[in-house]
Amino acid sequence: MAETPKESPTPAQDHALAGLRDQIDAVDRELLKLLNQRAALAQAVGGIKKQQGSLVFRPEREAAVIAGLKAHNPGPLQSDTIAPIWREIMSACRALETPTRVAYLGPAGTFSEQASLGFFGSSIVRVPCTSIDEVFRVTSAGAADFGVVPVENSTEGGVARTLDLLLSTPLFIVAETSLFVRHNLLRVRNDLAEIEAVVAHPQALAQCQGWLAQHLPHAERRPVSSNAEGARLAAQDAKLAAIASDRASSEYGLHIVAPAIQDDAHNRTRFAVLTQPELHPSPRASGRDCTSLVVSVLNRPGALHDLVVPLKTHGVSMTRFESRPARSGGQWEYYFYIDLQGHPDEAHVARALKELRDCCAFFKVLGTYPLDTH
Ligand SMILES: O=C(O)C(=O)C[C@]1(C(=O)O)C=C[C@@H](O)C=C1
Repeated sequence: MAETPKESPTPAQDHALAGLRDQIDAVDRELLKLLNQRAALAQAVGGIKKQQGSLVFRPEREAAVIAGLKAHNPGPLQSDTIAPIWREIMSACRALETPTRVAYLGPAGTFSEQASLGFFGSSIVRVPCTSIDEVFRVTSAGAADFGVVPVENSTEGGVARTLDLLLSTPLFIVAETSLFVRHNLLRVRNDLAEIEAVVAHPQALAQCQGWLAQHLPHAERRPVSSNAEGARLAAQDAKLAAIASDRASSEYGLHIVAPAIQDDAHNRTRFAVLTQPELHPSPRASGRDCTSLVVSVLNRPGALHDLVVPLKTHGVSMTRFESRPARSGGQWEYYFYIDLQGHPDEAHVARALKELRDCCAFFKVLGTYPLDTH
């Protein structure tokens, strides 16, 4: 219900309001002029890049622009709002230089779509795919310039399919972005009665298992290719409930029967931005970078210990360490996915990487890229 005003506005207040709005209009016109000036400069940069045959998208430059503005933000705008505003501005500027085609796990309304738009801004060509495999295929084939795939979730850990494909395809990571993931129970009806099955991506089912066990213990859990696909199915069948985003509820016209049902209130998913190495060289050092590797070691005593020695020797922090079975015929061998802080252009990181490579049976750099600026 709308709040009734306590007192009717006085003529003096109305006058003040009109004056302030006039000033906002004037500032907006000035902003528009400045934004167009910025866009013309980006176009000029684009012209030079074309002559040089170099790339338009520079994640390390975009990260530096946002970090610089956050550091100099005089307020009252909150620093958290700087990144989304400037990502949109840079998205519009980038689109003047060249269209950016971005592949992600669709259909409309997925968290992957939200992550893609949050990172690249909305001035992109969207390439929704039906599976993580398809995102890799489309990006490898050059039908998209970039692919955005989920890598890990703060509740459920690594996304196995992404990790396996990172190992076996030549695509590499040029950026990362993360998203707060709020899952809702969505349905045509606005209650919990007579739900036969909950349809969602296996990761979402796992991230909400505590809530589901408590509130829908007898409903079947039915995995589907994406949460948005689950929402699409639930829109056609009242016996189904989906687990999906706020965006999916409006996209498919479903009620939010229960909001925020994820077991961890701070549930986040980290996404990798992938591209073809021949087309896009590794981003240069930004000062706040991550280097992702996958390695394997021979099955001998102390092999795992040897892996961390070069990092300790050269003062390089390891921010992630995760194993996946190597599928080597039941031999209990593993690939280790490692994230390091720093960029190979930094001498201490280069030395650590060289020594690390020397003690591995298999060693692959998955990418080196600026840390998330959100
Ligand atoms: O500085 C550049 O290289 C630009 O093309 C400009 C710009 C920007 O709008 O600031 C746009 C695209 C790049 O990804 C980085 C920055």
